[in-house]
Amino acid sequence: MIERPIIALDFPSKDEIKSFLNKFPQGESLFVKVGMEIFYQEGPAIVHWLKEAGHDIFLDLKLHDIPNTVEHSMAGLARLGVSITTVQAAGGVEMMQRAKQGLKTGTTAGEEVPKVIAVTQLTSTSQEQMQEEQLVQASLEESVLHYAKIAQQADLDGVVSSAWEAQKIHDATTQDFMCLTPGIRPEGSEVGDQKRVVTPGKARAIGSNAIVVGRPITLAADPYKVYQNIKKDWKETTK
Ligand SMILES: O=C(O)c1cc(=O)[nH]c(=O)n1[C@@H]1O[C@H](COP(=O)(O)O)[C@@H](O)[C@H]1O
Repeated sequence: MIERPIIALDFPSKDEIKSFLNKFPQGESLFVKVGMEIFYQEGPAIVHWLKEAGHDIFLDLKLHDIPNTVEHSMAGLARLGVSITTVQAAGGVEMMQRAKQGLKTGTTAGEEVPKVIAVTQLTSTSQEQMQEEQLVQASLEESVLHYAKIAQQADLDGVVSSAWEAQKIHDATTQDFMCLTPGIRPEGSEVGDQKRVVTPGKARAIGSNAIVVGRPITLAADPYKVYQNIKKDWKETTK
């Protein structure tokens, strides 16, 4: 269980991240998500900078390529000392196995190998869209559960899904298989482009092991207050 909500740092520049983090108490260690938006601008330096400031990093680059490319890319990412990385489950079992191998190869001796989890169906995807655009005939839930099973078969540490699927994922895999869930919205907040949203407390109750929250915190007038409320709802709900 990751007790701190993971904050998605979806900003276009380091300066904007800096002013956002200045709204938190000095010395507060956060679990932050570095995604494509900031990584493609600032590169590995942003990871080093956040780590030096005492934060834990979920590096979410959703790798999806041929197994050889993914393995060697993951070896490079492991050298950054992040806690969690992602691949797309649609890349297949061999690609996922090689992602894990790359992380093991790239991790410095004595350091912990970063976890790697697979994105199943994005929380912005509806069943209708999946069936029409991906030409997948299964239900959205069947697709997510299938991806979870093949991710476990590939020896990954877990999956990214909507919290709605968390309990069923644990039933289809094992209780210790991580279910990290974005698409989190506190009661009454803007849904935006997300489709399958859940409140922090409900996510915990359904079996989520970690939540990722972006805009409800990053766009708030008082991000720290919203963060604390989300953390409270998430931590105080029991399964
Ligand atoms: O892999 C992810 O983190 C991810 C997977 C997914 O299915 N849905 C999803 O929203 N995300 C990420 O989670 C974050 C959600 O941001 P907000 O919608 O602003 O809370 C974004 O950084 C997305 O890239």
